Amino acid sequence: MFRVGNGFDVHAFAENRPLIIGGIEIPYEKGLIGHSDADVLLHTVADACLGAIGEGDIGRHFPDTDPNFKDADSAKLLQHVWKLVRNKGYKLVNIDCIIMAQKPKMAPHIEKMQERIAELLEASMEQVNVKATTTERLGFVGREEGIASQAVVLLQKENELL
Ligand SMILES: Nc1ccn([C@@H]2O[C@H](COP(=O)(O)O)[C@@H](O)[C@H]2O)c(=O)n1
Ligand SMILES: C[C@@]1(CO)OP(=O)(O)OP(=O)(O)OC[C@H]1O
Repeated sequence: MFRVGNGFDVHAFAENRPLIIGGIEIPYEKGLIGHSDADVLLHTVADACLGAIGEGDIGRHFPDTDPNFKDADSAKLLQHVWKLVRNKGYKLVNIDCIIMAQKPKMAPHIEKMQERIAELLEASMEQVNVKATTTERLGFVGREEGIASQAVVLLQKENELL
């Protein structure tokens, strides 16, 4: 049995915040704001995984009104989500993600993000693809007001052959 899920998230830029994307801190003049560390990519991955197993979204599991999740490490939130996936007997087939950012350049950091996501999803690098695009200066991303990301994940029941 295969299950597919998709995720989408947006976070606004703010001064005096670290820029954490895909579990990696990227040197930049500003970061993203959120209740947690605002890792837009890991939130997207978590939402895609929750969608694939029919478990709603990260807002339901980690409410932004709960002080326990203030400045939370999104890698820990994703680890919790991945445990739910594993408990339902699924493993990763592959995940494909896109980061929409006018700036900064993501290319030098993509490999590290893929490595970290693979580690969090107990998978190999070949199962994880991360890419980036500008929006050609259009919209909120193009105006450098924030960063968006999107992901599609495919899971498979562990004990079933392809
Ligand atoms: N923040 C970004 C945006 C894009 N890239 C890389 O540049 C390529 C061209 O971007 P376009 O928006 O003109 O399609 C894109 O394919 C990425 O490889 C990036 O590294 N960081
Ligand atoms: C992760 C959570 C919880 O700390 O907070 P944020 O960092 O604001 O992220 P968001 O993607 O808006 O929604 C999920 C939240 O509940």
